[in-house]
Amino acid sequence: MSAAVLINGLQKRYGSTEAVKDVSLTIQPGEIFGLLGPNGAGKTTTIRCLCTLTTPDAGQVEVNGISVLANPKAARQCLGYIAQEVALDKVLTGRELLQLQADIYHLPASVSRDRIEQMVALLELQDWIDQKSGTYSGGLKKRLDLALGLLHQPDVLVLDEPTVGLDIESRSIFWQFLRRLKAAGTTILLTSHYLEEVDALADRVAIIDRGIVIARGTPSELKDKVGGDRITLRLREFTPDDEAESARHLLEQLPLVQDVIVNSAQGNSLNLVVDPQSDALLIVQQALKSAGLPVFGISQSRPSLDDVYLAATGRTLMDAELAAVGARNLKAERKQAMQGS
Ligand SMILES: Nc1ncnc2c1ncn2[C@@H]1O[C@H](COP(=O)(O)OP(=O)(O)OP(=O)(O)O)[C@@H](O)[C@H]1O
Repeated sequence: MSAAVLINGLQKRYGSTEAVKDVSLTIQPGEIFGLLGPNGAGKTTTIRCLCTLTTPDAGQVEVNGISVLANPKAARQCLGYIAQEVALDKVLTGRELLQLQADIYHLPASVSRDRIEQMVALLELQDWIDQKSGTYSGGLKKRLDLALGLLHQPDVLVLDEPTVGLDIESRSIFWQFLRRLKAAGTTILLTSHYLEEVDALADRVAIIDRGIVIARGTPSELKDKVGGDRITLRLREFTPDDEAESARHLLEQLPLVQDVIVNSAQGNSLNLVVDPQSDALLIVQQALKSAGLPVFGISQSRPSLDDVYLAATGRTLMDAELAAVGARNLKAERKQAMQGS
């Protein structure tokens, strides 16, 4: 059986920017696959190439064994794409927009009527569907957008940052909906820079940084590879520099401690990497007590996907996001994207 999505050696540049340098991914039918990375990593460009919205400079891109370059029309029949920014015609009602989408995909009238009703019920749009979409809230727009992307029953659903701007409740409804689609056999590729979203939903993950895949596997495999548990320690709410430094010196001597970092951006909290043993917290607390140092708060956790990213790049995802924000000309990008470059 063909992979649901195959991307091999993908490259795409915009002028002097190498948006995608080398991305290869294989997604099996029925998987939820998470593409994780900071702003500007190349996630959107990768999925725009997959969804026939941008032509790659090099590489092989297939959906259900169909080359999106050689046979874009057939590939599009297998794909549903939900873009990052919802751009709906404000004057048309939700139902009119769904009908328009049905016409674009040449669904016969009898099929489209039933499908539209099905989508409206599934996404609980009954109260709104005959109102102009310009009156919809952000969450409703996103639901309608999902209905539009699913109307032709694609095998592969591609979502770019699906929950940006949604409140926690809408986000959890959205997660449940994606899990139901997966259970019904749909393959899902989603990009996100929310670690917990990818961790909760994805069967497998690829982390992308500056246009290159730097890690891939199940969330659990990736975390196991990083190794060690994390202990976050606050001596006081705001710990003075000298006290944080003496705690660091003390804790570094303990055999179970692999690394200690003082986080000055977080009131001099201490981040420890320790051997994953059940009494680690107790040993650290006892050492601090014997040295007469206070403990304001302490907790132990397994590594997160952020730790995976940190281990691979030496930066946290948050730092990478901040660095990327200042370096982009979003207005120019949007203009170029509209021109379909
Ligand atoms: N249409 C465009 N014109 C010029 N540069 C672009 C364009 N689209 C993307 N880029 C650049 O390519 C790089 C990758 O952008 P891309 O949007 O693929 O990243 P991303 O990981 O999806 O980030 P985000 O989540 O912010 O969309 C960035 O440096 C971006 O500035």
